[in-house]
Amino acid sequence: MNEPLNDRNAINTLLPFLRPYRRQMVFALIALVVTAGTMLSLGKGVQFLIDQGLASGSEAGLIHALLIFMGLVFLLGVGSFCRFYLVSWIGERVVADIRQAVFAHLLTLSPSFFEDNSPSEIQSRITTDTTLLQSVIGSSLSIALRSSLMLLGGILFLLIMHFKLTLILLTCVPFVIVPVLYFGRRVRSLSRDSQDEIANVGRYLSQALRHIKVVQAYTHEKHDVQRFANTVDQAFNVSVKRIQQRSWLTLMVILLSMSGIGVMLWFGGKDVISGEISAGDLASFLFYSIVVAGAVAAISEVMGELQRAAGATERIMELLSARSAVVSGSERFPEEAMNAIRYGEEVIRFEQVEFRYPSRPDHAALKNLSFSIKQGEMLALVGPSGAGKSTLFELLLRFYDPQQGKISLANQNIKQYALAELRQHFALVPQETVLFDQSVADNLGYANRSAGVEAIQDAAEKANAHDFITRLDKGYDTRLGEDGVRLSGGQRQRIAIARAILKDAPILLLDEATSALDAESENKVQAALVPLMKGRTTLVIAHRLATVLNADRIMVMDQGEIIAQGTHAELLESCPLYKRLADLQFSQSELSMS
Ligand SMILES: Nc1ncnc2c1ncn2[C@@H]1O[C@H](COP(=O)(O)OP(=O)(O)OP(=O)(O)O)[C@@H](O)[C@H]1O
Repeated sequence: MNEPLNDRNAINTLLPFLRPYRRQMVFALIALVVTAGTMLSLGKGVQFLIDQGLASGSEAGLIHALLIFMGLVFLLGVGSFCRFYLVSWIGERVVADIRQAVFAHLLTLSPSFFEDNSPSEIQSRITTDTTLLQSVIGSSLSIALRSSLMLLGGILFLLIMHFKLTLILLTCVPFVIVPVLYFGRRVRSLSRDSQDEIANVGRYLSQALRHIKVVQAYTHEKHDVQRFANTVDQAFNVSVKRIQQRSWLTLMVILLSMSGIGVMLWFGGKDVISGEISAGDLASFLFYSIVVAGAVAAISEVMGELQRAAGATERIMELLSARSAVVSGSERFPEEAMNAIRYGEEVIRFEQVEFRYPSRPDHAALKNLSFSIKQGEMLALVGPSGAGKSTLFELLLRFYDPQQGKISLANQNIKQYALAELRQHFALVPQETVLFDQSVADNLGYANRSAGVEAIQDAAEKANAHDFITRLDKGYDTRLGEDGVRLSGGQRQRIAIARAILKDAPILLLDEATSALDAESENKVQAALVPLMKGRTTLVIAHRLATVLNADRIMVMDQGEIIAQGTHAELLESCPLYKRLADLQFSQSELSMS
């Protein structure tokens, strides 16, 4: 990932997300100040209630004092309502905005980014880290601010009321804070361990459930139950340690803070007895002491949260600041130039292309590759596994850029075009059809979001998919499970072909599935390809004899280089590697057919 951000940078990058909600923040701040102020005045209210209400002996005095007290309580209630609502709203809103921004940014990054950064790690950043950030913006920050106000205000009131008692109280503070910080730190580090353990539980669970068929086929259930139980127990053990520390923390805080208050009460009580201060004075002093102690405890508790949030912000902002290895060009695609290329004229050209995957810089996946493709031509790519056939597609789609050489489309370097417009000209049928957990219609419409129901059905019919789709429970509305588990291999391929038909792009990139289909499925897939290829320039990674026989030209690749070109018959004669591949890949019966 890019260079790490420091704390200030993390906050600076967060600011643009907070800025749109300045108005809400100002209101939240007002509510915060009002509630802190009211809470502090409440102490005076207690004093008033005792000295004017109770001690005066008059019922009217009591009612008067109570009314003031209730007024303050009402203000505190309304203020707290506004503060809680506004601050939580800001937290939720900002995090929602960050999630959207991160997702939108991630989709612009080239695939090489996801080779270095695993999607599950990124997923955890978008979910866990943003949740932490939300709890901080939506609560901890407001607790820290409110507690700081209360702490300062409380100490000020105490000092004004009784200097000597305040000094006694303040001497007790370190005795409370030190254990709070000590145990607090241990609790925090154990909470992190506990989170990691919970993540392990989740990982184990999702793996077992995702691959349930493998689990059951190997009758691995008992073993899995045992291993899962161990994982869960490990998480439990870490949690118990955390709970123990937390319990100690609670015990210490109660004992120490209440002892401090006891000491203060002893001195204060003596002053009341000697008549130096009133009972109301002592009660309100007690009130402010509790306020101050509460504020100190709250601040020490949320400080850790704030630190963790700074880390989380950094991790999220790293995602936002990651730059794509592939930079979109700025030129619009010249449709006229594309349309002006007549049948049989050159449309794609590779010139001296050399490419190494960023993760394997010492290995050239493509070397010195030069060839061109004509408009309307069907070019079949054949070669052993690892020859570089799929890589060629990836360069055309600009998932990666070659380190040397040039790729042109319609006589211009593909780097000059805006990425989205360039990719609009290609329809890719990958070897493995990717299906999303949505309805069949949604899965087909993936290729063209503006396509209506009729266009979708029309494409499915052309791809020989309509019949099997209508036989599904809810036809086009049937939801395909994750990874399309409810469809057979041949059916999935026909969905992919229908998608490509719907995209209606001038150039077709077809990576034939290697998995063997039964003869009937194979025929259906082949028949589906006919309308798709018609009138289009087609590059096909060929694994089937029918495909190479239909191709205008076959290009044989090996170790990133083109080693021969020609027709099937020519290559059988001239290229020993092709002959060997043909013998292996296409069954003998098929060969004899040829
Ligand atoms: N993402 C990647 N990172 C690093 N190396 C890669 C990556 N993808 C492919 N390669 C390597 O690049 C070379 C060409 O791979 P490519 O997938 O293009 O071959 P292929 O001819 O399509 O093979 P197959 O028919 O098995 O799909 C291989 O050596 C492969 O190991």
